[in-house]
Amino acid sequence: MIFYFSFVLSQEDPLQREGHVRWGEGFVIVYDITDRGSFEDVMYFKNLLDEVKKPKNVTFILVGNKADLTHSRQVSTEEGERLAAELSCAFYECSACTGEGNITDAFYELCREIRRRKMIQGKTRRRSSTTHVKQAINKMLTKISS
Ligand SMILES: Nc1nc2c(ncn2[C@@H]2O[C@H](COP(=O)(O)OP(=O)(O)OP(=O)(O)O)[C@@H](O)[C@H]2O)c(=O)[nH]1
Repeated sequence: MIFYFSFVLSQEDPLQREGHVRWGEGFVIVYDITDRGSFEDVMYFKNLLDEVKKPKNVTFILVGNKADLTHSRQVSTEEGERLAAELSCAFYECSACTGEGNITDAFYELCREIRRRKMIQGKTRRRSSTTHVKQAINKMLTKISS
């Protein structure tokens, strides 16, 4: 399940908002390249994600929208790239209006990342349950032999 932050934040009820964050598997944090305030809000959204989810399990990408409005740009591409590097996430600039920038790629990347993380988590979980079973068997054998 993928959520856009603009949608999540428009929920007035904080509990409902938290619910969306809790169940979401992937997130798209979108700012407007013509609105520096929205860029500054990115950290707020990231912190909200970290609060509700375990920081290591948060999968998200950063998107600068309205890339067609170059004349009113307030946030440079380099600033977006730098922030994404800091947050260790993929970065895209696009325009919902003209379709410029590859938003399809952004979604594919997000889905790939969700799958990658799930596989890693699955392996860890499997390994830990195997260890559990091994320990239980060892305990039983020790009891039987004593
Ligand atoms: N030029 C341009 N306009 C856009 C783009 N994306 C959205 N808009 C326009 O921005 C306005 C607001 O869009 P909404 O989808 O309501 O977005 P919002 O979350 O309310 O965001 P803002 O009002 O922009 O803070 C609408 O008039 C959209 O058509 C884009 O990529 N390029």
